[in-house]
Amino acid sequence: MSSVVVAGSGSETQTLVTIQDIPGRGRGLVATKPLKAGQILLKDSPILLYSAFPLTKQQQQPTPIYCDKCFKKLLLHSSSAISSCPSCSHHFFCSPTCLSAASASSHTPWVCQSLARLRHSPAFASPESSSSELQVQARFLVSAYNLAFVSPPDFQVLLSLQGGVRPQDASASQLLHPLLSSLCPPPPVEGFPFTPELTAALLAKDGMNAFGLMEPFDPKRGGERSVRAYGVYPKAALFNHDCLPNACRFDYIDAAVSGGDNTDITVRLIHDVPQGREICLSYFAVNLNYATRQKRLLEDYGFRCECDRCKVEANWSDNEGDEENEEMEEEEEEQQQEEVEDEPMEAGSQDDKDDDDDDDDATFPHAYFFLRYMCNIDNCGGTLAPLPPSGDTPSTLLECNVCGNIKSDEFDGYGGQAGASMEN
Ligand SMILES: C[S@@+](CC[C@H](N)C(=O)[O-])C[C@H]1O[C@@H](n2cnc3c(N)ncnc32)[C@H](O)[C@@H]1O
Repeated sequence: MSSVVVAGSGSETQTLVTIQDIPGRGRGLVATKPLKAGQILLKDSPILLYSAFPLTKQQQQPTPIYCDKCFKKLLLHSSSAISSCPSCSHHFFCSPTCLSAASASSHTPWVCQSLARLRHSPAFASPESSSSELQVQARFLVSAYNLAFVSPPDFQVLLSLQGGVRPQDASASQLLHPLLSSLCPPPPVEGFPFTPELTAALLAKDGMNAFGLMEPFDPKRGGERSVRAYGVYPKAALFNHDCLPNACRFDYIDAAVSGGDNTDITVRLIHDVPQGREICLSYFAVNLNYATRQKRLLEDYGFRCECDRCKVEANWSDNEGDEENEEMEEEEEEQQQEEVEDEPMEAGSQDDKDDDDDDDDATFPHAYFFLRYMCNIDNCGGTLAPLPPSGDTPSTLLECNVCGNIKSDEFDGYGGQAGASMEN
């Protein structure tokens, strides 16, 4: 067992979670003490960050421009601080500081040259001849092999993350390894031979551990959000998945973050958690149905989810994963809303789900979670977590990790003292 140093309060650095081997799941993060709703568990910086946009232009509409270091959106001509890469016309930086940091890390001359060669490669010449996913994977590989020579310890960390080669990694490597080999072989680094096996292994680590930094939620787009950049966060990558998570992650990519980096992510607790409980995130929006969740977890992460919610939903008669089923789920949730509102606060909460054998809970134990912690803004699909407590006083405000909406906690059970009733 080892400790993970997490966000401190004031000058004190606390260790709130430890790494433990969890049977059937590899490593996981477990609470070292009772933890409070809204508590910040972890702040993490990426060891690697790369653009989620294909290398070649895919559509007619203009592609937005981002700082190639911190991925803030740039309005060219609006700031004299914006600098372009001295060697190419494709990469921009929000400030000379970002340009200079990138030149020594993520945008080395080798990266700049490699991306240019890949962009002009016949393999990526037309949208028909290559998928945008493959182009984004090529970007990742350039970033990863660059990491091997700018920071071998970080490259080692990347390789240490969980994730065996999946069929899709092997086939992507078959296409991308020869391309990199012929156009832009990485500078040799002792201990990391440039082989198709290493390329496939890197693709697997990325696929199973990277977080997407999303474009801001735009209600006009029906909730559709594209990924702006992908990042590998070495501590946050240790969180296992649960379809009813007890923590969720926030990022503030376009924010002017004081004393931190805008590409850092923060993981906050959704509700109180007792000592010894594993802390889990959901790897996707919590409102996906059973069949869709199982499919994604198997194909993308290589496991069958056996969380408490899945155990219940596996027995539902119709879980084919189609839209009709989603509508049925929504109707069922609405039907149960009134019952749940009359139930005690702990109904369906993670802390009590193991020992709760009440009939309603057995058929729909997570209705409470959806009512309290699912954002109700149209098409958002985000998860709500309380703002950090102030000392021992829990916050009565919940923040959505997708649309950023802040709302008061209507389910506090004590007329405004949110969280007071959440613990055992
Ligand atoms: C981002 S990593 C999480 C940390 C990982 N367990 C480790 O040891 O580094 C994702 C991988 O963890 C495992 N995993 C995560 N959640 C799981 C779960 N609920 N059940 C089984 N395996 C899980 C899967 O192998 C998945 O591909």
